[in-house]
Amino acid sequence: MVSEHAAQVLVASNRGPVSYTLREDGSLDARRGGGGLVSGLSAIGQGADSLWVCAALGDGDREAVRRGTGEPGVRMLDIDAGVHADAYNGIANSVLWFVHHMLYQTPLEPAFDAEFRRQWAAYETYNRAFADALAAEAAPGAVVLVQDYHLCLVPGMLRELRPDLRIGHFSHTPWAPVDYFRLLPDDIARQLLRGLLGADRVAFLTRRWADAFAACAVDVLGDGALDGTALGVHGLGADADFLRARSQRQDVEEWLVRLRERVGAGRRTVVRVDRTELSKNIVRGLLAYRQLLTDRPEWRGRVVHIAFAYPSRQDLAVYRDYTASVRRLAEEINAAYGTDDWQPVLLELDDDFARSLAAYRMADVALVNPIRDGMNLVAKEVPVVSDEGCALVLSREAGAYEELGEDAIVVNPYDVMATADALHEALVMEPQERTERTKRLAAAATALPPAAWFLDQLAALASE
Ligand SMILES: O=P(O)(O)OC[C@H]1O[C@@H](O)[C@H](O)[C@@H](O)[C@@H]1O
Repeated sequence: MVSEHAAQVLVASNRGPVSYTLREDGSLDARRGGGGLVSGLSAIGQGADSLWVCAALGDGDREAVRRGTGEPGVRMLDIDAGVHADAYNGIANSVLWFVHHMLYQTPLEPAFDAEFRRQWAAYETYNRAFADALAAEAAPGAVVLVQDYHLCLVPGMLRELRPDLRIGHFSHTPWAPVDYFRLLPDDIARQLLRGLLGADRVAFLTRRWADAFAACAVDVLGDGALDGTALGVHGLGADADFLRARSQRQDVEEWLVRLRERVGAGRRTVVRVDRTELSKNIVRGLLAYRQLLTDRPEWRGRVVHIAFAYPSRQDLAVYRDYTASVRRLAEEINAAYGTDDWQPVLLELDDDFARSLAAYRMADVALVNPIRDGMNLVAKEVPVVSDEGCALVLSREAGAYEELGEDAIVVNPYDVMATADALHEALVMEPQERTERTKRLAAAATALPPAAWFLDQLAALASE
């Protein structure tokens, strides 16, 4: 049955725009997240006609659902915690994320065994909960925008329940090339593709990922697989107005002073800001920085690597191990090269947005070297807020490369020696060239800000 307050535009994603924590006194603390979707949805006026369907992720969220104290315009689904853990950690983050980012390596090769099948059943249940909720909440002919690899089966399920809806799916990740996608069991590969192709439109951050998806669909499902589904590309850009205003606030100014003090007068900075995420390639970034100090002793004492890596998916052992190896390597570099008044690596493993913005502003070099990345917004944000221009060392495997490649120093993310050379090249770039490149990078990075990115998708869905 369709809800009496049916919505015209619906967004569905695992993580929603708000999260709750339960305070000791029993009250709930609501925190609004940032990101492209949040600002995109506010562009069409979140509220009356729009609804965001997401999963309750922790005890605070579940309590908010039980008390019915949720925000207007947001519906959290209280899916069984075990089902959610299997779908999110087991399938979405350990299988689909690994396939699309090509992260499997010995000894992490996939074994699609009985445990995988059990988790896959949870993934189906979890997707079904979203499809049912969307079917109940959508007005006749409404537009539904389903997000990411957590919810690949939703478009197909929803299409069966509500053939009247206009359904779009957007992937914020890369899409795997055919041979890698074929690691998945055949029936699962078919189910994922059929699920997505239940949408009227399937969209990606770059042409490269859209082409890879199309190739997989034809290879697995045969010619004609894409009939009836449009393919779209929308390269999410940085939100210049928000970033420029936010980066001038007092807390960022205070961090600038503190960071400058920690770096020391007259030293250059190489900055990176990431989730502690395997695909971000933080370890090879540190290895390249160490190589720079080894090969070019003239940089010792004259450069500091600021690495902010905030915690992510720590329920998974492989992420915890990765975080530990990042910490270990940074300590090794500091022990090997540091002196009484120079710490070569400033590593922080917690999240502080104001501190990150301060680092963006003062960066001489930004290091963005992911193994694979859907887009990578750090590469787009740094040039927008940089105080004096910043040279960008950018992986050719980041989606952002398609738009920023010309003015970046481009690296193969596996090539530590070439990355070390690129860091040197970036550090010695003439100030004027750096300023000019930064201007061009900022223009390209802001070509499609979040609100326009979101409205473009709605318009395309309505017209195709
Ligand atoms: O697992 P989390 O913390 O909710 O993060 C999920 C998101 O992580 C981002 O890095 C990806 O670009 C998104 O595609 C993804 O949805």
